[in-house]
Amino acid sequence: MDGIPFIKMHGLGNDFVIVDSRTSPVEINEPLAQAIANRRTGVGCDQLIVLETSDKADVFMRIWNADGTEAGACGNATRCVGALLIAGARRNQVGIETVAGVLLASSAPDGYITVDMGRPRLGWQEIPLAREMDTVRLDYAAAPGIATPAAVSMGNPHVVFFVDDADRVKVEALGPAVESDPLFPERANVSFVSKQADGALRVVVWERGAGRTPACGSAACAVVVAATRRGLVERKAAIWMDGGRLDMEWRAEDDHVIMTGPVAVAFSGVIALPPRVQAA
Ligand SMILES: N[C@@H](CCC[C@H](N)C(=O)O)C(=O)O
Repeated sequence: MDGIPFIKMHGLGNDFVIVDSRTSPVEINEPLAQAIANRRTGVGCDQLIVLETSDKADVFMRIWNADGTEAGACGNATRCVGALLIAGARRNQVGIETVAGVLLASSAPDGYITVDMGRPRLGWQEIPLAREMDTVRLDYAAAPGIATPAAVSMGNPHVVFFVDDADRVKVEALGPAVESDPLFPERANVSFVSKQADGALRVVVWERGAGRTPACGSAACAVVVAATRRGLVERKAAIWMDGGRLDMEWRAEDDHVIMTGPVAVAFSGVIALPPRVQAA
């Protein structure tokens, strides 16, 4: 068949074009990833997900951001791919290998999917920095008072700011500024977090390589860890992003971060490739 068959899925509106390279081999490169992710001239997505064979798990999942860069982790896509594999394998649990390691996805009540996202890596030393430092001060004229974020890696780098009201942060200005701060040579995903009266956490996310997204699973992981360490929650949190709710736990027994939430299939199709970005 000419073109690339795909399925479009999302977790809370964080959307993915999923291509199964095991059955339809495809070589993705930066311009092709950008072309597929383009919301006007392509299918449109926050991340392009390519499934490959794995000798450690049911599948290997490669993650391409909308800007054509590769990422080490994607929590929502892991839940989507988990749902696909569980449906196909008629099992309750599957293993998904990523560049950051093997993650287990299992079915939860109401069609939700739970993923064990593994152990976070904490502190600024875990996020590649342009220079050595113990604590980080980021001073942005547009946002005085949010100078001391937390750093968490979930296999990808996250910077977490705690603020009075996440909905009042000028995310479109501040997000790209922090993402591309010279302090982070590999750039960073950026979350703004405030605690609500009911104890839940409101989180607004600016994703590295994708911009503002309605939800980000690995950011939710980083947030529950950072909020626990700052004494805002006790290892569990309902996290409300623009697209809805994720239930998070930073499990005491093994320090793994557990994420549960909904997934959905939007549509499927075949990408007809324009000559300029023909796959090899
Ligand atoms: N949407 C994802 C995160 C995707 C990768 C991220 N933008 C990065 O570059 O690290 C999620 O649900 O975790």
